Amino acid sequence: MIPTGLKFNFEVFKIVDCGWGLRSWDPIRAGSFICEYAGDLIAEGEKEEDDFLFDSSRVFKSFKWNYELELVGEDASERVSKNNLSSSLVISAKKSGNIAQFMNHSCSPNVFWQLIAREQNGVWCTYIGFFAMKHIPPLTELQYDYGASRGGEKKMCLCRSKKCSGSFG
Ligand SMILES: C[S@@+](CC[C@H](N)C(=O)[O-])C[C@H]1O[C@@H](n2cnc3c(N)ncnc32)[C@H](O)[C@@H]1O
Repeated sequence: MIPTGLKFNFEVFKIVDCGWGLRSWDPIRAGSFICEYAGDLIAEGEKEEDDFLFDSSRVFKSFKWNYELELVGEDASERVSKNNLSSSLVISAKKSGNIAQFMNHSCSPNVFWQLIAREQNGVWCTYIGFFAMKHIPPLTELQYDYGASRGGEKKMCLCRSKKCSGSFG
């Protein structure tokens, strides 16, 4: 069961060259649920690039936990297919979002996302949930990999990671 309320004291803070970013005043243990990506669900074919678009069909670099999570989440994926739930989501936080919209991209992320399925009043829906990839000390910026769009425009990356590829999107 994934808790949905916010469990940490978050802070939106200003970052040189990157606008706003998100961090927590509390430590976050590896694997902890951080928050969901809130916004408007965008139908296939109505996708327009904006700064606050989350698109699960982008290409994401795999990491150690992908494989482990697939095993742990077998039941969940079965439920997703049995209930005809979408296994791909496009969400825009441009008009209505939550703190997740302030999470910046990093080429060495400390946060990963997973599709989560949840039942509410007998109806199963899918959401995007963010989780800590490792132990995150207080006041560390929370960042995930935005992934690569197929053929979309790239932006210069200012994540300052040693492994920075120079661009994202
Ligand atoms: C979802 S918003 C993140 C919050 C944003 N920084 C703000 O001030 O509202 C995504 C936008 O933030 C900026 N951004 C995020 N990660 C970045 C990075 N690693 N390098 C440069 N700009 C970044 C880009 O303008 C991107 O389109």
